[in-house]
Order: sequence, then C-alpha cells, then structure tokens
Amino acid sequence: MKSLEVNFDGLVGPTHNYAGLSDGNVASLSNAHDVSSPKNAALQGLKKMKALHDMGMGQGVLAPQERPDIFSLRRLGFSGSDASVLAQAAKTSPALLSACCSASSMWTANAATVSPSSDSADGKVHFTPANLTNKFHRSLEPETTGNILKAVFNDENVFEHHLHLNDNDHFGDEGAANHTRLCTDYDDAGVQIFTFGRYAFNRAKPMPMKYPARQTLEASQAVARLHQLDDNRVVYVQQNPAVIDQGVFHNDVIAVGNQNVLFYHQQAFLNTEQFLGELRQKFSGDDLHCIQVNSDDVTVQDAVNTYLFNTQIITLNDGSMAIVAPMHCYENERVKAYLDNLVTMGTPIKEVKYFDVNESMKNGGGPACLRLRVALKESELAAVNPNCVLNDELYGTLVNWVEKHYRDRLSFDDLTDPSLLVESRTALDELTQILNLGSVYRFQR
Ligand SMILES: NCCC[C@H](NC(=O)CCC(=O)O)C(=O)O
Repeated sequence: MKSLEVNFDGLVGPTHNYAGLSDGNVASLSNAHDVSSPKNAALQGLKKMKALHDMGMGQGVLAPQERPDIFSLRRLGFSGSDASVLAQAAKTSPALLSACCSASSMWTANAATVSPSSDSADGKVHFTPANLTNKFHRSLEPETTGNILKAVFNDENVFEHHLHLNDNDHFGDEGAANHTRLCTDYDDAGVQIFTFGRYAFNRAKPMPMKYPARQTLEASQAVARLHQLDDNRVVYVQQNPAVIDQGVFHNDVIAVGNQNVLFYHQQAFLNTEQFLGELRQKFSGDDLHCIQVNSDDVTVQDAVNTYLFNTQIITLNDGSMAIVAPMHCYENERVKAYLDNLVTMGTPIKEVKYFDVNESMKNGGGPACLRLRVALKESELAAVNPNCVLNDELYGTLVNWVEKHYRDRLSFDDLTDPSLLVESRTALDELTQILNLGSVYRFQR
C-alpha cells in the first residue's frame, strides 16, 4: 500500500461531563447536567478505535487535555491553592468552572485542519490547530492541541505545524469538522472543500439568525494559504444558514466525504448546484459520486438527532467503503431504512457498521467528531510517533489505564473535588509516558 488514511481518535478525558456549554448544539443543551460516565465514554471510544484497527484501518490516538484547567482559572483571577481556586470558581461562576472542566478535546475533528503532502506546494503534511473561538470552553484547547500534534507528528522534515489562527470570531475556525478532502487515491492530489457559516467582514451576506455560525470564510481562506494549497483544487462553500439554525453547528453534522464519495443532505449547502459544478470541474477523476439525501427520505431533524452524516466513511482493504454509524441511526426507523437501501444503490458504500458512542453523542459528538483524519504516505507514517499508533498491545494498555484512573460517574458537584484534579493529572502524566509525548501539559512544565 502506497498511502492510507489514518484516523487519530481523541481519548476521552477523565472529566467528561454534560454541562450544556454549546449553544446551537441540540444534544449538548438537552443533556445538560446529566450524570456522565467518563470511564464508559473512554472505553466506548477505545472500542471504536480497536474495531477499526481490526478492520485493517490505520488508527492513531490523541491525548486529552489537562482539566480542570487551573491555569485558565488563575488567569481569570482566582488564586490560592488549587483547591481554593476550584472552590472560588464554583461559588462565583459554576458555568465557568464547568467550562474549564470540559473534556471537549475528545472531538478531534475539531482539533485541526490537516492537508496531506500531495496537496501542498512544499510537499509536507500541514497542520493548523483550530482556534475554536466561538465557545469559551473550546477556546481553551488550541495551544495544548498544538503541543500534542507536534509530539505525535514530530519530524519537521515531513510535518509542518502552524500556529492556530488569531483568537477572534472574525477568524473563527473549527478545524476538520468543516473541511472535507476528495481524491482518487489518498496520495493523489485531491480537492479540499472548506465549508463556512458566514463572512467575517460582510454582515450583508447570508448568516444564521438563531444560532452562531462558528466558521468564517476568511478563516478557511487563511488555512488554505498557510497550507500552500492550489486555488484550482480548493472549493469554498457556505453552509445553509437555515440548517445551522436547526442544530447543524458543524458541517460534519450534515455532510461527509471520502475519496470519490460525497454524502450530503439536500439542504446542507447554500447554492448546491453551483458548488457541485465547481467540485466536478476541479475533481480530476471521472468517477465522482455525489450522494444526495433528500428531505423526503431523511429530514434535517432526523439527521441532527441520529447523526446520519456524522459517520465515518472508510475504505476497506478490498477497496469497498463502509459507513461507521452511531446506534442512533440503527434505532431510527427512517434512517435505518435509508442506510439499508444505500448499501444496495451501486455506490462504493457497501456496508454499515454500528457503534455505541452514546456518552459522546449526548454532547453532540458522533463517530466522525471523534476522529482527525490524516492521509499519509508510508514514509510519512513511519515518521509518526509510533507510541501513538494503535496496536493490540497499546489498546490493552490504554484500557487498563482507563480502568485504573477514571471514575464511573461524574456530576457537577464532583468538579469541585480537588482529588479529581489530582487524579486527572496523575492519569495524564502516566499517559504522556505511554504515548511518549514528553511534557505537553502546563502542569508538567
Ligand atoms: N464535533 C462535535 C463537537 C461537540 C462539542 N460539544 C461540546 O462541547 C459540549 C460540551 C458540554 O456541553 O458539556 C461542541 O459543541 O463543540
């Protein structure tokens, strides 16, 4: 095999909880303050990684972040011992404490935008961490994300790491969740599709009315420039503002692509025909499958509730494709019927595999949110930190690590418990040794 796509899944962190932090994300708001299970969440994620590895897919692991984020709480004026910082924050602003405890870095589709070497003028694999400015709890992620990416892709001859874009809503960037790459083989030059929710400097253009558009066109253009992409192989398309207002906070809630397949909902984009025309013109192969799901078959609401499009489309070793879907798709009669039919339609997608990632789904993260795709040539894969590439042994080690350090249940009151901070740091310190990351966390520096 010359090249492959490796999914780097985020390990769910020890403070995984439901805090209702994401306005515009229906699941996050409706499950606010439920009791979570960090242990089950992490094990569900690991099971998905192991299953994909067992199917012969390249599978990597990205470490979670340091939470509670004591550094941010101190930056915002809380002082004294760590225990006192937590207690003051809980008393003054429970919402702020929750935000500083979110395990949201688990959704590594939002960690960064990645461009493979075959698309970039300098022949390197480019990474730009997403600044995630639109949500305070997520804006705490980019610096550590950058540290972790540099520790995983740690060869400067092969990998180019950029600083995240300026921390301002004008350059709001949500990473790979609004970015899809289509290609023939993974190491052929591809077409990169950047999806955005609004224009930063022109408020006369269409934008959602009810919920925020997290990504701007200008942010997407900046990433394309940094990654040295060829304009002839880049397509920018605006998300339909009406679906953002129905809970499609990232484009990967309503569209997903892999190789020569784009799978999307009829209402996903603004000016769909113009977009598809440009895509067909820029995609050089003649075998492009644009699979449109019509509203008559699956409504936007069903798509948002089941995450039909937040699925992973993967290419199996025999060249056929499979869809990795959450159980919610299986349990919804209309969506299940659609998927049953899809695999008979003569497209490259021949199979659906269902996974229980419910702990993540309850915060609005399906199978696709949990992974960052990195298309690599064999020589580039050889330059990746080998301790972060999943094999049977690493899977066993990580399962034991979770069993040893994670709590079965977590509620808001537990976030103020200073021993949760100690447990979390102990776990992460051990993890950096398992994954050979060095000192990526502030508490280690
Ligand atoms: N790609 C999926 C991202 C989901 C994520 N949810 C959250 O952060 C919810 C956290 C909470 O409400 O506790 C988000 O909206 O960015």
